[in-house]
Amino acid sequence: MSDVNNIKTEVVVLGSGPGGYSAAFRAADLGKKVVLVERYDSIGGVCLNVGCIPSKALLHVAKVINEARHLEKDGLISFDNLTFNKDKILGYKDKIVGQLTGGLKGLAKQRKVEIVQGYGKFTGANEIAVETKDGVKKIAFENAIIAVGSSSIKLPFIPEDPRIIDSTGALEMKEVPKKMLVIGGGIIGLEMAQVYSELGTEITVVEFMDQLMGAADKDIVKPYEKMMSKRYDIRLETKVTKVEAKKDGLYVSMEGKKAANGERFDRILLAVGRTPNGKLIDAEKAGVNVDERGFIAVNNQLKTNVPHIYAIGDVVGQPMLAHKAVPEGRIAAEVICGMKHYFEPKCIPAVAYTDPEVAWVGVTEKEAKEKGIKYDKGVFPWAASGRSLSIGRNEGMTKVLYDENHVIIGAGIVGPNAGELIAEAALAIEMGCDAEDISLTIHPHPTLTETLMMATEVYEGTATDIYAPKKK
Ligand SMILES: NC(=O)c1ccc[n+]([C@@H]2O[C@H](COP(=O)([O-])OP(=O)(O)OC[C@H]3O[C@@H](n4cnc5c(N)ncnc54)[C@H](O)[C@@H]3O)[C@@H](O)[C@H]2O)c1
Repeated sequence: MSDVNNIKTEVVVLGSGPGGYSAAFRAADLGKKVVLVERYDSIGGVCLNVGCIPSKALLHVAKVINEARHLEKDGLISFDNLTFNKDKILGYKDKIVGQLTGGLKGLAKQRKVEIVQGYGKFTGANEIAVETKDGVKKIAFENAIIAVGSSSIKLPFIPEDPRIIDSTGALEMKEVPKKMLVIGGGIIGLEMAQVYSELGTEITVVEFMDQLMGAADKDIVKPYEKMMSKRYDIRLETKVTKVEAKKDGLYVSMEGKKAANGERFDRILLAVGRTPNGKLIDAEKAGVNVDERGFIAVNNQLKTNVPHIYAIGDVVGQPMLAHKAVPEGRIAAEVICGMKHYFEPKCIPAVAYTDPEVAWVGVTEKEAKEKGIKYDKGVFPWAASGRSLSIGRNEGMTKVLYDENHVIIGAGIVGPNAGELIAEAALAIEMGCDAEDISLTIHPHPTLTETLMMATEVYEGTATDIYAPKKK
């Protein structure tokens, strides 16, 4: 390919996911000339195009169907036959993605951030070469921010077959299969299981750990697991060992507690985690260290071992979450622009947007036990929340952990909107709030936000909405 249109820039950002575009926009707002390199047609990365946003659009539809079914089951409403239009649902999802990615293009234009579309790799410590459709474009840069994200992990024994999909394939929803096996009981597998299940797919989840959503405390996951086990065949402490793709289906063998031999499925969703893309960009040509797994180590200013090259997001380590990548991206841009900023959050919340949602932040009980952190807790069951009952749900629970000085160090919530509610706990941890800061804050009634206040009251022994006398 011929060399065309080589460019010089102060900052190049490789990858346009939430971390990448935030870094690019922040650097541009601070006066830098910025080039944003993205391999796909549309900017926004996995999150906007094939991840967080499209999955939430589908989950919204799934939730409405679920709620309608609940009300129908209780005889409050009735309809002859609840039907759905798959193409319209996909259209709804694609419209939202289009609005957001189109909006981003506009924001880039307003800031004069140049977007170069193509696959970028380092050719030296101050140059990236991008394979564009018009040839190789060389970008000479003063500073680079690597924001290349991660990819779905593949299992070596699983054959290439269009019926075996990852999260991207699941969102394309080419069809609604009759029987789907989800390998991996993490957030991706369980969110997509929710969507397919509402549309009528029979779901089996195989997870080799002894609980779903392994990072969360078991008691927080339990209410979700209990509800879902009525709908899914959940097989914990079990792993898939063999998949055979035959004309009439995918035949799966497993090992462990609930193993099967040669069980037939129509589709398999592989959701066993994500692996960083650090090895795919010739970072070594720039002198940047990439570890065996593809992670790039950075300091608390997001600098790699090469001082003018930064890395952010999934490629620098766990948790692989957009809301971690965004502040990292902004800080990298600010440091490049001479600001003394550091990425040192006290906590990063995690949310599974299933129904019920499961969310946690800060120290979990299992982590506290492992690390010998002394703690106590307050737990409020949503069966005592008027708001929860009024939306027809009682399975939820809010738990708050406190250290010896009554300072909040962690929280876990399960129930509708847990993902929204967890933000209050994140703020409390970040601000160093103690129990009284929460329990004396007047929360609006009736709301689910009260459950955080009430869990704190349970801890203090001041609760009046349930009987929870103070421990002597
Ligand atoms: N809502 C969100 O914030 C959101 C949504 C999607 C993805 N993500 C992030 O994306 C990343 C990837 O998510 P994920 O759900 O794919 O990964 P994950 O690591 O969270 O879960 C994968 C699960 O698969 C299990 N597993 C691995 N190999 C297995 C095997 N052979 N048989 C059975 N089980 C097996 C693991 O024990 C684990 O529980 C995570 O960091 C996640 O936090 C977040």
